[in-house]
Order: sequence, then structure tokens, then C-alpha cells
Amino acid sequence: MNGRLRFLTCGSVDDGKSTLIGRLLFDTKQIFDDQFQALEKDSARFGTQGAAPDLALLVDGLQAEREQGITIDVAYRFFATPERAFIVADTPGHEQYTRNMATGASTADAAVVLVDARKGLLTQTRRHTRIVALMGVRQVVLAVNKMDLMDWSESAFRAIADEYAAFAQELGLTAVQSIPLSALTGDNLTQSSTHTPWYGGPTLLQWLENVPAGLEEATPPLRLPVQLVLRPHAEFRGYCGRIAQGTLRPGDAVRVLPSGVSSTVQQIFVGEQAQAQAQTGESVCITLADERDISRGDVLCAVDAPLEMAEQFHAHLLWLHEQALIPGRPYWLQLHHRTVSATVSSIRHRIDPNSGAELAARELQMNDIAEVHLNLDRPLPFAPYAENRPLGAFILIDRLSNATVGAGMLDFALRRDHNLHWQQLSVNKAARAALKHQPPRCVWFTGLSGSGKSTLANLLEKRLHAQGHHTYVLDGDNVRHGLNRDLGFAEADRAENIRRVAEVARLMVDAGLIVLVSFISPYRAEREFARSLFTPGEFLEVFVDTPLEECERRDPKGIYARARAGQIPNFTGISSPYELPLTPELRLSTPGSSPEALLEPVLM
Ligand SMILES: Nc1ncnc2c1ncn2[C@@H]1O[C@H](COP(=O)(O)OS(=O)(=O)O)[C@@H](OP(=O)(O)O)[C@H]1O
Ligand SMILES: Nc1ncnc2c1ncn2[C@@H]1O[C@H](COP(=O)(O)OP(=O)(O)O)[C@@H](O)[C@H]1O
Repeated sequence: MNGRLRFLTCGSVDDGKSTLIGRLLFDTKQIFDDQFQALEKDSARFGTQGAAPDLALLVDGLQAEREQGITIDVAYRFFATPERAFIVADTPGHEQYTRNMATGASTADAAVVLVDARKGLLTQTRRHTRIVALMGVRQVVLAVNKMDLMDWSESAFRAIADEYAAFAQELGLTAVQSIPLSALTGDNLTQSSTHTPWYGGPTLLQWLENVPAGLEEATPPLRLPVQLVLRPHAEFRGYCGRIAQGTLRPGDAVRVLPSGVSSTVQQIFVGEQAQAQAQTGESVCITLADERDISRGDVLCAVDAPLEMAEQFHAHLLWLHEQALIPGRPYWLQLHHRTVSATVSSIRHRIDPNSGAELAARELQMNDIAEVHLNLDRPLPFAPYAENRPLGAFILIDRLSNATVGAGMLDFALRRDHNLHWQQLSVNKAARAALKHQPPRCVWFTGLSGSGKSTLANLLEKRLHAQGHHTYVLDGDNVRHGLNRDLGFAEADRAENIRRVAEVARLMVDAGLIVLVSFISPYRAEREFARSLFTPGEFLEVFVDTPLEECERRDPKGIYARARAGQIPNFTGISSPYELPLTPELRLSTPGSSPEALLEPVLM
């Protein structure tokens, strides 16, 4: 046996993926008799192949069944020949295809890229190959399918194979094999074809049986990301996870990251069994000689070769959501088993899937691939994806909907943060606030233009000032003339606008001030980010709740009239969204009340 091979299939819809997997299962005798009889019946009713069994129905049928139940991103099928066992990631071909494909590719040893011989290479072929290469899959086979419809033309095959080889070479895929085949007839799939005397290479199955498997290095040093801490009773504390690299033996000295504390491995369990050794790819539960504070997301490393830690990265990112990626907007980032807050600080460039050209981009749309700079809210242990997939692969999650919106690969740490250390200052926030005899606060007014944010913030400042408090008002109109002069009103600009203002407000609160912020701040994501910069109780969100009609009626700057006349694009409430605050500390409904009356409870 050549060990187990994990592979995935990809290509455009209708290239014959289901038929190909169906035929592989069928020809390697993975299909039970009763399934085959059902298939013959279904083929007569729904099939596209006349009286012959339609093997695509086998896969599609299972898929339909699956889609009725819980949604599974990727289904894994198992089959085996005397030579090898296989796990094929079947990535359903609907609109979430790219996401599923990326998930499948992240654990695959090899990829089968299908093309329709009649169509040749398409954008989708190139995009998928790019993702496969990006995800670190080095073994790629091009299955030139439907050769029967091209009369087994050698020249047609060569043209496609040569074009693909040149493309693959650019991506660093040097060992690409192209195979002329027909998934429908089975030619060159599991049996050598009599139609291609000019082809001397392997069948697809031979290629799959012989291609090298295994990705992660089994060589030291040890890296074990902790997935779970087991504490069934007071005497036992086990740390469980899958070894990402290296070997592990009782007595080994380990260092825990990020904390840096060290200890010695006491016992290693694989399942219920105590073992003398475990290595890369094995799921283990270990105990340590000392009581250490270790939690999910920590990484155990060889004591003398700990992982690098960083919080700023150069990375490749695949965007997976209809809602565009907005630089500066905070997302959750999950790296091995740790979740932290992160922003894309800049999009270096987007990559053209066809040519590989580097294109300028301010946002990323669904299925875009880009190189970006990432900013995490704290340093994490990591390895470049090219060196170790489990320690360099991350996903981005929307903070409000919890949807996975991006998948990426860390390339390297940006050295900048290594030279930057928080200055330990002896006069701190508490000392500054004490001198001012006030608790520092950030009062964040949000609402439509004309809702009354500035009026209320100004009045509140006047009152606080009269009481002897130290205050400052940050107002959209003013800040946009200076610090944020470079920003407009597109979604990405507004996100950056609020990010900067939130950071400024944090500095002012750190200075001991009561800061009153008055910005439309239409997106929940940015308001939540602002909140996250402060300690609990320090940040007060005040929703100035005035209906759009009332704001339009007031129109103190005549701005709504111009927006309605089509003179102002992306106008909040008209052609750009305002996401209502869900749980503000305070909601002030302004129609029918004076600003003084509204602020009375705040000042008591
Ligand atoms: N397209 C568009 N949409 C909304 N508002 C616009 C726009 N263009 C200019 N203005 C004027 O800019 C003020 C809002 O700026 P903000 O920085 O508060 O906006 S945001 O928080 O970034 O959404 C806002 O001022 P306020 O009326 O004080 O809210 C408007 O006068
Ligand atoms: N209860 C109220 N609170 C605040 N403003 C009010 C209220 N009632 C009427 N207004 C009027 O609404 C307008 C709000 O404008 P402004 O404070 O500049 O809003 P924003 O800063 O949200 O754009 C002002 O003309 C103000 O006099």
C-alpha cells in the first residue's frame, strides 16, 4: 500500500466531475449491488445516457440526499484499491463552490482539475488551479475530459495540455500530468484506452495510486496546537490536539505559547491507550509534569525551538462572501484554535485569476484572491503556511453574523511590530482621571444626518463643562476637514473614518477626558469595534433616534434636498444603509422633545 491519499476534484460546472467520481467508485467496485440496481432504475427515468447507467446520478443522488439534511460544506467519500486508500473531497457545485473547494484543498495531497476538451481552459480552471496552488497542493493532474466528443484528437489534447503546463509552471506547479480521458466511457480512467495509442502516460487511477502523499513534515521541532483541555476530575488535566509537526515522547521538554512557560511531557494517550511516542498528524491527549495554566488555542512547542510570534502579517486571502471585504473593518480571525480580532490594514493587490496580474483594489468581492496586510489585536504563535498548513491557515469570520467570509494563508510576519513596544508610562489613565476628578468616558452619538447628534453633543458638553468636567467633542464635520480629509462616503471610507475616530477617542479617554463623539457611524461592525477599545462601562452608545422623514423635514444644511435631487451619491438613509443600534445604552427619540429635556436624565 502507498498510504492514504486525500484528493479533491475541481473545474467548471458540467466538466464531468460527478460522472468522474461516480465512475471511479463504480470501477473500483465501491458500489453495492442494491445501489447499482437502483441506479439502473434511476438512469432509465432521469438519466442522460439512454439505457446505460448514468454514473453521475450516483454522486448527484447522494448529494441531493445530503442537501436535504444539515448543510455540509464538503462531503468526503472513501474508496480503496489494492494499492491505496483514498479520501476524495466532494465539493458540491453550487454557488458556494469556491468556498467548499478551498476547504477541500486545505487538507488535500492532490487535485484533479477537470476541463472539457471541447472548451479548453476557462477562467474557472485557472482560478481553481490558483487556489489549489495557494492552498499548498503540489500534486496536480489535468483530466482532459470528454475526449470521445473530440474523436480522441491528439492535437486537441496537446494544445490544452501545453497551455496548462505553461500556466501551472508560473504557479510553481512543476509536476503536472495531463491525461486524455472520458469519464463517461471510462477510457484512461481506470483502464488504458485503445483510442489513445499516442498517449503513453498513466490512467487517472494509476496516477492517483502512485503520486506521493503526506504533506506535513514529520521532522522536529514539535508543534502541538491545543484544541481542548480535559479535566474529568481534579487529579487529571489533559491537553488534546492534533500534532501539527514533530514527534512527542514522555520526558520531552515543552514550551507553551503565547505564555512562554515550560514543562515536561508526562504521558501521551492516543485514544484510551498510553503510548511511548506520537507524531505528525496523530490526535493525542497529553499530561504534563507541572500544573500549568494552558487553554485552548495555546501551542506546545519544543522547549528550545518555539514558534515565532507576530501580530502583523503579509498574507494571501480568498474572499468568500457576497458582502465585500472592507479594509479597516474588524473581523474575527481564527488561527489554529485561537480566535482574535483582526483587520485587513491594506489590500496590497488583487490577483487576476487568468493572468496573475496584480491589480489595485480598495475592496474585495466574492471569490477574489488578494495579497493583504493583516493586523491582529495581539501576537499569536504561527508558522508560514508554506511551511506548515495547520499553523498558517486562517479564516475570517463576520463579527455580527458569524459567517465565514474569508480563508487565507499567512506568508510572513511584518517585522514592524517587533520594534514597537508599548511605552510603560508611570502616569496612567487612572492618575490622569483622578487629577480631573472624573471618570473618563466615551459617549458615542450615532444616527442619521440631521437627527440631532451635534446639537445634543454640544449641549451635553456645555453642561459638563459648566460642572467643571474636562471634555472634548469629536464631530464628523470637523474631523473630516483634518485628520480624515482623505476619506469620502463609500463603505470602506466610512469604516476607516470610524476606525480612526474610535482610536482617537480611546487616546482621549486614556488622557482622562470625557469624549463626546458625534458621527453617523452607520455600520454596526464599526460601532462594535469602537466599543471593543474601551473597558466595560466606559463606552456609552447613544442612538439619536429620529425618523428619516423628520430629518428630511428639518434638513438644517439643505443636504437632503440635494441628495434627493441625485447630487450626493451614497447618502445615508437614501442610497446608503443605516444599521440600527440593537442594544444602545441610551435611545433618544427626538421628535416632540427639546434637546434639554432629552439630556436631563443623562445629567442627573
Ligand atoms: N453621502 C453622505 N452621506 C451622509 N452624510 C454626508 C454625505 N456626504 C456628506 N455628508 C455630510 O457628512 C456628515 C457625516 O459624516 P460622518 O463622518 O459622520 O459620516 S460616517 O460616520 O462616516 O458615515 C454629515 O453631517 P451630519 O449631518 O452632521 O451627520 C453630512 O453633512
Ligand atoms: N430634540 C432634538 N434634539 C436635537 N436636535 C433637534 C431636536 N429637535 C429639533 N432638532 C433640530 O434638528 C437639527 C439637528 O441637526 P444636527 O444636530 O446638526 O444633526 P446631526 O449632527 O445629527 O446631523 C437641528 O436643527 C436641531 O435644532
